[in-house]
Amino acid sequence: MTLLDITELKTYYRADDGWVRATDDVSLSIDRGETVGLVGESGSGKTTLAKSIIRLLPDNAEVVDGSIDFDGTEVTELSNRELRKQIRWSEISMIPQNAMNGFDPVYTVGEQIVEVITYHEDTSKAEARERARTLFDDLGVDPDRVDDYPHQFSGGMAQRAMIALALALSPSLVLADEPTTALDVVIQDRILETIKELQEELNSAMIMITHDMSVVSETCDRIAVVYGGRIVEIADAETIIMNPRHPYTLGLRNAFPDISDDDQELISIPGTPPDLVDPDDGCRFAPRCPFAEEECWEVTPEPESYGDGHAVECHRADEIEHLQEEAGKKETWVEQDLGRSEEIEPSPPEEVELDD
Ligand SMILES: Nc1ncnc2c1ncn2[C@@H]1O[C@H](COP(=O)(O)OP(=O)(O)OP(=O)(O)O)[C@@H](O)[C@H]1O
Repeated sequence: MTLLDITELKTYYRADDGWVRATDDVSLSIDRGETVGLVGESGSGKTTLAKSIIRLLPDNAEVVDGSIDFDGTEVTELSNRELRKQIRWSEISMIPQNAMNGFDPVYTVGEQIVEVITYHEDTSKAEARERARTLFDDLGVDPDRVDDYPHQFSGGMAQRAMIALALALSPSLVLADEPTTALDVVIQDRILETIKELQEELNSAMIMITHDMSVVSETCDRIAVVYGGRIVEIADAETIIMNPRHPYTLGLRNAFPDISDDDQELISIPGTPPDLVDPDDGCRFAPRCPFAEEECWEVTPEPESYGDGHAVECHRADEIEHLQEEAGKKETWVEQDLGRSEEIEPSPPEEVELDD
């Protein structure tokens, strides 16, 4: 059953040189209890999408179009007060990239968790505190540490405390934004396992944001590959790992170690992510894509369905065998002048009408 249904969402940032189209026409729906990974390079718009859902965007951001339907409620139409009371933390919570910044330094971590619980539930402070202690225990943190201030926590412990806060009200959806990147590898695995266990216990859905293909492949039911503010490919995790169609997904897959293949040579995608300030028409991956043709520079690809919830935004996605074979070769990805041939005039940038 669908829990979250995002349709054609556009979230832009005001910048000195124009609008940064960080989330640009994104549609995504998530079922109850499901885990969906958002994978893509830094700056592709993953965090912006998550923050749009829970409305934790900075002041210069604006949801300019689209819909976020959460369990029958149109989130974009709620007032800030309604959103705080009805949705944030109680129904949708977020584990941010850097947990330390998520806590207020002047209160103990326990006080902050108690505050969130008692704001949403008719519970005594003593009961809320007990729940915080139990969650700490579940997450492998000494329950007495609820009386410590954030600066007394190590990075790993602060991350666990943030997970405790995010799960304290048994939300239906958890947004986990790179929940383990700041931590060392051994702790990363343990924390991911704990998040998954608790999530399954609560039957919460989760959006797991990461740039690490191996993290999503281990933890997610479905994977959405994000590039330049758009979901360029989405499918169940196995299809994305074993049978992707988008050249960017193929490139990402090459760049991550496969534990079952000792001889694998890692190949990175040359070039840099696109500038999202008023981008031109055409596929945003074209300047880095070894398979780009004229159409790719001219026409923005629409999502095409390849069955079983597999959708791909690529003009050449039909040529799966050719793409998969060529993408596995290092020479395909050697930095070369992938730029568009000079005879073609670039089309003028699309006018966007936005209120100031
Ligand atoms: N406050 C802001 N003002 C202007 N532009 C911003 C702001 N925050 C993010 N951006 C831009 O929006 C785009 C998407 O950023 P976002 O943080 O959502 O990407 P991301 O994929 O989550 O990357 P990361 O993994 O580094 O967080 C980038 O081009 C980024 O520079």
